[in-house]
Amino acid sequence: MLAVELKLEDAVKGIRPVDGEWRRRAREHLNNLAIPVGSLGRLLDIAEQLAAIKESLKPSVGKKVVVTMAGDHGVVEEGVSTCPREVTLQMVYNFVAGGAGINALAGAAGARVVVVDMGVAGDLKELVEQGKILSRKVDFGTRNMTRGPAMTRQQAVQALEAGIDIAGDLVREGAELLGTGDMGIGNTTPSSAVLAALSGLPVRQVTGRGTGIDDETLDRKVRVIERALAVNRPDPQDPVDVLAKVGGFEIGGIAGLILGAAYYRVPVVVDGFISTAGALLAKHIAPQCVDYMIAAHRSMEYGHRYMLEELGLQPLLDLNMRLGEGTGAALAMCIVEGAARVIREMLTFEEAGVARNKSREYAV
Ligand SMILES: Cc1cc2ncn([C@H]3O[C@H](COP(=O)(O)O)[C@@H](O)[C@H]3O)c2cc1C
Ligand SMILES: O=C(O)c1cccnc1
Repeated sequence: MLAVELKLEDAVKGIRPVDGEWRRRAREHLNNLAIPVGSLGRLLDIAEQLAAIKESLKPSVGKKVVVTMAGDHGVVEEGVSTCPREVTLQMVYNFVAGGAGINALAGAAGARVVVVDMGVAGDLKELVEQGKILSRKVDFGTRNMTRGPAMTRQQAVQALEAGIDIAGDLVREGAELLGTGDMGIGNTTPSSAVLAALSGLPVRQVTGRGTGIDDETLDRKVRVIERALAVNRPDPQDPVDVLAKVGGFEIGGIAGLILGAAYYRVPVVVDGFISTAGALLAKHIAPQCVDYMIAAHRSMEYGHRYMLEELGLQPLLDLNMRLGEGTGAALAMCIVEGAARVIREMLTFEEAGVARNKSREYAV
């Protein structure tokens, strides 16, 4: 196992909220751009956030990396997905071949894709040795959470610290904008379980069709999650307990990546349902890390809206997407790039020699 550089508790202690004074300075600058005030809408909010995170009026997000975390789930044996478990491993090969959705959309955003084996139930040594993926394998898939905890508490911490560690490595290599992604057949089941455990919302309300299950399978999925919660009784006050009992290795890795992004003061674009389950865990571990998050899109997976509400985040896109892999994050990076260019490149009224008008910000 690779040495972990930063312990979870030290990372949590080191996460600072984004500086309000920098927010104010950025907003003042944005309000002076030669446009009707506020007319670039939410791009200005993102620009303000980027400037405050980077403590600069010229924030750069040129170097973008989407981290796609892969892991398998013992609960798949309960029949909660349309797909067999093997598809997780097969999709990792597809990522490496460049033929997946994330490859296409990361290409469009100019982002690098880093694939991490967090706990795939298969041998990926060959790809690791060839340097095509990273390995932070915690185990060969989680246990079936209807029979006991999905993983031990120690494994949950290991998954979180792996994510923090990867964020650190990427930032040291120059990454300026991180994105989260997931691959793991069955992983909408633990994601709904994490949301239900942390929010107290009824399981039925937060459980959706994942890859496209039928009504009968959806009913079973709800019962499976209810059983997992009843058997394990995760403590909503203890997010690491929730991750251990009803989470997944890639979900822990994603939560860790987000905590790491906040620790290293880099913005992180959060993808869809599974990634946002990770984000919710990260928030419960270190509330300030929300300042560093940008919600990419609203997934079609029904419960996603509740996760975004719990985080207080408004997604950038709403395109009926429900793939995961980091696809929504990659696409949203194009918008974040636009926001960065607005604050970096545009001139103020004074600089451009444009007469100031009397417009004011308004909402309809
Ligand atoms: C070919 C294929 C590629 C995928 N890429 C992402 N997912 C997405 O679907 C899975 C979650 O849905 P469920 O909980 O219903 O299994 C995850 O792997 C997620 O990343 C895929 C699913 C499939 C089948
Ligand atoms: O929103 C997602 O990320 C998602 C939804 C369904 C299936 N896989 C991923």
